[in-house]
Amino acid sequence: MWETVWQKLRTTVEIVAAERLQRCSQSIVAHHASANGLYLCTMHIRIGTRSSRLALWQAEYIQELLQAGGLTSELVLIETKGDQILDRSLSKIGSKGVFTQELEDQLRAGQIDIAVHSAKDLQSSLPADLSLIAFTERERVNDVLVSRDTTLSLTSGQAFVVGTSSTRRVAMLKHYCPHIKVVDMRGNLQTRLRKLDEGQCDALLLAYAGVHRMHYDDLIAEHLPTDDFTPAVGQGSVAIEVADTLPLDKLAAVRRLTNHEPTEVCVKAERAYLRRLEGGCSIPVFALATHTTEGQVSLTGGIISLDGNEWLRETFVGPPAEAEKLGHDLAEAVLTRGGDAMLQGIRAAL
Ligand SMILES: NCc1[nH]cc(CCC(=O)O)c1CC(=O)O
Repeated sequence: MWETVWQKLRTTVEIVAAERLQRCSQSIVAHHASANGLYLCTMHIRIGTRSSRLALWQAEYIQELLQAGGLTSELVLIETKGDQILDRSLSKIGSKGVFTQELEDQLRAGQIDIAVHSAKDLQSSLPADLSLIAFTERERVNDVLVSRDTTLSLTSGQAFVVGTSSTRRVAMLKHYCPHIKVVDMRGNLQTRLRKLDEGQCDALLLAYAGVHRMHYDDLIAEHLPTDDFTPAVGQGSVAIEVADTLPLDKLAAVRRLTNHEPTEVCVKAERAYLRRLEGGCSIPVFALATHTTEGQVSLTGGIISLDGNEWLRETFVGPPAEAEKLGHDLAEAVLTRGGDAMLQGIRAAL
């Protein structure tokens, strides 16, 4: 529904925003001319974010993109349930909005203009009064093995202990690396690294994007191929969420300065897949869309059982304009080829 409304509004909004910008620059010039002191005519954006270091990196990245376009902004730090509860695995807390609910409450209350999230952490369907208006250019999407011993390799056949809390990564490790022992490891990146140093595991399995953004590249022992370790939906992109009460000129300006259209197309295809499966971030489903050299979008995704034994993976290719249909078609194929039964088994076990 939002999509059609957005399409209709888009042109109007951009014209309004352009006119407003023009008026601003004229008035700045006028004030300079009359030497009446500086007349400030910038749009100010209140950015809601969690306060983990990775979340702050993301929010500051958005801040830089806005600043480059002449907008001022401030960060509003918000704690979520996912930040507070660290002693239970995410699949037990329930994935629904565990890292997002408090931010969404403040969007609705008008306390913040935008909420910044890892696209990966977002539920597949949002409430009707909220929407995602931008996805930033994607970082490399693959997972990496992180350790103080960078000679470690998952393919060496050597047995060691890997910490991860993601059901997708656990299942994939069981499938591809049965010689590896997997232990549950929650907490933000810094907490996990501390646990690694305390000896709770020999290595961690993490998204390259987060590791790189936190400057831990030196600890990368191995880059995992996306053909095997297909990433989670949205991995590597930062998403901006707003409430439908946000003034349209702000919406248009933020989107224009932060959205990366090729990434948006890919993440929308992936999210359409996830939505049809009604999967949250605790279900071991995966999908990755890329642009082909022929200008098409290729979407590969599937589902893996918690023990890693059963596994479905399909690829659909189509035009960028039909990205969401691709996601939907992929989901239908996966569901009818046995995914439905697998999902039921997974939901019952979690
Ligand atoms: N679930 C936590 C989370 N959310 C986003 C990232 C990494 C950065 C990204 O993919 O945008 C991570 C950590 C991880 O999976 O290693």
